[in-house]
Amino acid sequence: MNDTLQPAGEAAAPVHPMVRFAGVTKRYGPLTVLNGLDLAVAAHEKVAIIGPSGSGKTTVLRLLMTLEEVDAGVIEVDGQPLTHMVRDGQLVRADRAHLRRMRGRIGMVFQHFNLFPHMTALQNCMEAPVTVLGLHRDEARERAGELLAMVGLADKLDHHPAQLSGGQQQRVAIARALAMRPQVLLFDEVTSALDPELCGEVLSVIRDLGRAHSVTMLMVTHQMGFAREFADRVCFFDQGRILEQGPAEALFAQPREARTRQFLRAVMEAV
Ligand SMILES: Nc1ncnc2c1ncn2[C@@H]1O[C@H](COP(=O)(O)OP(=O)(O)OP(=O)(O)O)[C@@H](O)[C@H]1O
Repeated sequence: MNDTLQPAGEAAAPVHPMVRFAGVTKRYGPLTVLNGLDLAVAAHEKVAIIGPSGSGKTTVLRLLMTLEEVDAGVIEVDGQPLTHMVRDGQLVRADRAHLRRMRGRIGMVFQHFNLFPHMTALQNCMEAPVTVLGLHRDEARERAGELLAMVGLADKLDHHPAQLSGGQQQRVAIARALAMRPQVLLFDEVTSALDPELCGEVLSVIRDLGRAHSVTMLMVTHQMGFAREFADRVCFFDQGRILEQGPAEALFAQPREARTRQFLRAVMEAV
């Protein structure tokens, strides 16, 4: 007898990706930015999205944050449609409560930090847990303090963004995203706005996070070295589709497509 079988009468746990894009098309006027994109990301997987400028990488993250709407196709998070819900057997546009719940599952760290300038590091990390999740202020303060300590800023809780370096501000932004306890964390070129010597501290925080947390991560990056080391899988985007994808080591060592090889060569030469 196969003892891995489910006991009789007990339903098997549903197996679905944490994030799924199915046939997603996104247009801005006449410009088709995503062209029937299919992408499935497993729970706890770390995926790096690379590719030329304008290939639709950031649009993938913005759609997940519901900052944009798809023109065709479906996006699901943890098996549920992101912007729609099933009512009376019909798929209808989600109401505000559903959207709020789904948004709470996803956190994003932006290229330009987007911290509130008038708030301290601690207040920046407490704001959404209190106002969106309804967490008690004491609990939010404790959570924020722990996360800021985790990103190495235990001594900067009362500093305002203007008193922090770019790298420190980006670490506050990472702690702030984590304070919402998201299932999925999105990183959009998080080191692009930093001086090169400050990139390392931010990447090191993300590296530690990847080891310590089970959160699913999608990262748009131009840092090929980091993508190679950090990601379980790398997706190469070209013209709104995934042209090639695979385990980081394999994709960088032996890209299959001529376009991928050309892109990687150009990026390496620019370093
Ligand atoms: N709100 C918008 N309105 C019109 N065009 C847009 C909008 N947002 C993005 N685009 C265009 O869509 C295309 C894809 O943008 P996106 O930011 O997803 O690309 P990307 O691959 O992330 O590029 P990059 O590496 O330069 O950031 C680009 O040509 C961009 O100019």
